[in-house]
Amino acid sequence: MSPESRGLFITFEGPEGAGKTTQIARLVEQLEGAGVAHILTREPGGTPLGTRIRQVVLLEPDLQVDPLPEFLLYSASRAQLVGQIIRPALARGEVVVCDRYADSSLAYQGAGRGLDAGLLAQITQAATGGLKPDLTFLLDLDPAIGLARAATRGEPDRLERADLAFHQRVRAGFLALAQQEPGRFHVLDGTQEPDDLAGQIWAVVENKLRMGQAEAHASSSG
Ligand SMILES: Nc1ncnc2c1ncn2[C@@H]1O[C@H](COP(=O)(O)OP(=O)(O)OP(=O)(O)O)[C@@H](O)[C@H]1O
Ligand SMILES: Cc1cn([C@H]2C[C@H](O)[C@@H](COP(=O)(O)O)O2)c(=O)[nH]c1=O
Repeated sequence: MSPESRGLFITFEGPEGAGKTTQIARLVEQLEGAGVAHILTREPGGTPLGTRIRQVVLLEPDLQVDPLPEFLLYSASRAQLVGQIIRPALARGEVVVCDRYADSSLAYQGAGRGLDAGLLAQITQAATGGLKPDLTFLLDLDPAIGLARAATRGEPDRLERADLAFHQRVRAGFLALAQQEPGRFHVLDGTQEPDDLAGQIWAVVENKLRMGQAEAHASSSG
């Protein structure tokens, strides 16, 4: 459980087309079935401001957006989302499921675009007030496979148009982050069958929820 609240903060990360949306929908079904209060949100987006930023940063592919302003736009969306949606939900004791969060900036704008890691860390700290996920599922796969999957959805967005070498750096960036924080990250092979992935993800989440209940029980009876 989140140390500063009673809720649980779960993020999904990975390269394009890794299967995040598919697995998030499956997790939400499980949470609903188990009667667990939860919200689903995403980055960039999740608030009226974030939705507008998403439009600018992703859906206007011919607009020039340099690496630093790109990162600042994602960070602005994140700051609004954390303050308006995520922290209040965690304070209510809910599970927050978020499709991408700050690790995406470290992978895409850091490893992918080459922005300085110290600068990213400083601005991310300001945007999030230091709020980190309790659990992060990294759906890992060869970006060529993910981009081919994503291509079946129609016109590529601005990031999907970047070259394969960029997406390979992004993937390597995610894997390096996972190595740095093995307690938070669960790295799953995104080429597995959707049912198998959903089973593995629910096993981790269910266990975390049980541990949280046990902790709450211990502190209320102690
Ligand atoms: N495990 C899987 N095996 C094969 N295909 C999959 C799997 N999971 C999802 N897909 C398919 O791949 C495509 C992308 O999946 P999805 O939208 O869930 O990925 P995503 O990580 O949310 O993508 P993006 O980050 O690009 O939005 C969809 O057509 C989906 O049906
Ligand atoms: C949060 C965040 C996202 N991105 C990129 C990654 C993807 O290309 C898009 C989001 O699209 P999705 O279909 O919702 O996955 O934005 C990024 O570059 N930096 C970030 O911080």
